[in-house]
Amino acid sequence: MTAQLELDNISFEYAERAVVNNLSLTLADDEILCLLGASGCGKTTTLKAIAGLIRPHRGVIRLGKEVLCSDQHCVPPQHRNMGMMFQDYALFPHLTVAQNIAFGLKGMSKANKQQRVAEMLALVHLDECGGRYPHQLSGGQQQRVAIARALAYKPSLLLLDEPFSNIDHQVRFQLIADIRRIIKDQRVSAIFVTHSKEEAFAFADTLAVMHNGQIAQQGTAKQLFQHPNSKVVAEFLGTGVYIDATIVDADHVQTPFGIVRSLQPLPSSGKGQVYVRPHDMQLIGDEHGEVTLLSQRFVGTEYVYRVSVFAQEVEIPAKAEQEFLPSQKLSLTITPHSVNFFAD
Ligand SMILES: Nc1ncnc2c1ncn2[C@@H]1O[C@H](COP(=O)(O)OP(=O)(O)OP(=O)(O)O)[C@@H](O)[C@H]1O
Repeated sequence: MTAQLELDNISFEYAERAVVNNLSLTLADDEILCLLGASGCGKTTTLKAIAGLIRPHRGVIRLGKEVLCSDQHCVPPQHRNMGMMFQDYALFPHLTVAQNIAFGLKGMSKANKQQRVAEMLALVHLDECGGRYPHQLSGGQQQRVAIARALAYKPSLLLLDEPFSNIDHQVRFQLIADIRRIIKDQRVSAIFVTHSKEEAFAFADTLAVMHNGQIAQQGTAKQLFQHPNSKVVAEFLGTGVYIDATIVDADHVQTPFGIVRSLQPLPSSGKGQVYVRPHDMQLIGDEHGEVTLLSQRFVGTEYVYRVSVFAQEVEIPAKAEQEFLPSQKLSLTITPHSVNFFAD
């Protein structure tokens, strides 16, 4: 069983510019958590603080009962028992795959080392590749060697910084599934950094959306998608449009497109906006409609219409048999969904 990680109000500044700002985060045993956020929001800096590569200027980091970092002391990276994997995999080019995996195995007999390397090669399905050099492997195979090396010495925690960004899109999601299985089989906790919500949904158990050096919200993908606590989180998890709305009762809001039923309870009253995602909207022809068709694409099974709704642009899928004309006026029907309501 691996230990729980806790970041308690950590802050870090580069040249007095706050990059991580009173950030708190918890990671449960065997959990894969994704730090997700736009470029420059402080994800890598947070990962470096966990790894011990930088020291936070304030705050405490704990791994299980051990304090890794506080005002008083800071455990150096080599004593944190964490495995790391970065975007370029950082394999040693002059070492074979087996030697790369064995690299971090200190204080073991030769026979035990060989056994552990063989176990790791089998785990990542590269049994036949131990004698090859990194340049003789595909990008995906190199990535699996990197994960084998990071896991070989049984770390308490695995830190992965954009590990899939160099992988071809066509094989990326198969690899994500493979590596998730390997990490789960080994019962290791992991923190994974990405700016891709698709990767986060596929790889992580929980997501922590970062914004301006803080965690905006932490939870499962479904919790964050259905109950975003802010517009930042709602927008980060998917496109949509804001439509003025007034709460009618706990299950309904009034919008310019009619009354919309919410599948989750709403606040008791209020005026504000609902954030409606494309799959909850349907287009209908309506010469008095408030929606203007801007362009359309046929993508095989359906059309994707780019429309303007109250000066916001959004792409809405529609069945192939439902065809609209360029510049046609349209209206929307909004299907019952877990309405995201933001009060004024
Ligand atoms: N060594 C450094 N010196 C000064 N500023 C830095 C340094 N490293 C990072 N920064 C700045 O700190 C901020 C956060 O950087 P960080 O790498 O943590 O972001 P990120 O969320 O991981 O971004 P990305 O997704 O682009 O990798 C950025 O504005 C970046 O320019």
